[in-house]
Amino acid sequence: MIPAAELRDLTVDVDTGRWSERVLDSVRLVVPAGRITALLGESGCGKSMVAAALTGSLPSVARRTGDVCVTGRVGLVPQSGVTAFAAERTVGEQLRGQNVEDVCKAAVYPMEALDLYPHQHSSGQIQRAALALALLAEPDVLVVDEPSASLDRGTAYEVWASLRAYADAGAAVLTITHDGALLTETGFADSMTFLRDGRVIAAGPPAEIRALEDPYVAGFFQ
Ligand SMILES: Nc1ncnc2c1ncn2[C@@H]1O[C@H](COP(=O)(O)OP(=O)(O)OP(=O)(O)O)[C@@H](O)[C@H]1O
Repeated sequence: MIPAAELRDLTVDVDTGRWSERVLDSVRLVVPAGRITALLGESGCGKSMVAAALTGSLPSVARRTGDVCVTGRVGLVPQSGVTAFAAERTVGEQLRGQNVEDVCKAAVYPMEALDLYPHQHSSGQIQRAALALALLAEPDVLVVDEPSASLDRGTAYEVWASLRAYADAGAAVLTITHDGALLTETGFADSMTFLRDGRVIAAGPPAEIRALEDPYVAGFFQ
C-alpha cells in the first residue's frame, strides 16, 4: 500500500509569547492512497493541527520537528467551511470548472444556493460547498476537517459515501470527525487513529478499535 501522506514523529510546539504548549507529541500517522483514515479525539487534542501540518498551514506561532511527507497534491476542507471562500463573491463565482455539477452532487451541495454569498449559507451548506471546492481540484490527498459536524444523519451518510467513493477512486482521504458510531456502522473508514493531548493513543482497523476497553475511545462510539 502506498502511503500518500505520512507524519513521522511529528512534534509541534506553539508559543504565542504569552503562553506556550506542546500541541502534538511524536505523532505517527500514515494516510494511504485508496483508503479513508479517520482521526478522532476530544476537543483541543490537536486534530486540526494534524490537518494543518499535512496541508502546510501550521500557524506562524508553531514550531515543528519530525517529518511531514505528502505525495502529490493535497486539498483541505477546513473545519469552518466559510474560510475556504472569499467573503465578497458568491459561492457560484468561486466554484468554477467543468465538473461543478458533479462535485456539487458528490458534496451534497444544493446548486440553487450557488448565487448566495458564503455567509448566507447555513454552516452545513457552506461546509458542503467547501467540500465541492476541494473536490474540484482533484487532490491526491484530501484532508477533511469535520465533514458531518453540522449535518443530519441522512445527509452525513451521503457525504461519507462520497468520500468513500473518492478514496475508492485512488485518493488518500484523512477525515477528522467525532462520528465514530456512524463510521463503524457504515464501514466507510478503513482505519481510525485516536489522539489525546497531542499523542496517538490508539490506531488500527475500526473493528479492533471498537473492541478496545478504553473509556476515552469508547466514548466516541456512543
Ligand atoms: N492558531 C493557533 N495558535 C496557537 N495555538 C493554537 C492555534 N490553533 C490551535 N491552537 C492550539 O492547539 C491545540 C490543538 O488545537 P486543535 O485546533 O488542533 O484541536 P482540535 O482537536 O482540532 O479541537 P476541536 O475538536 O475543538 O476542533 C489547542 O490547545 C489550541 O489552543
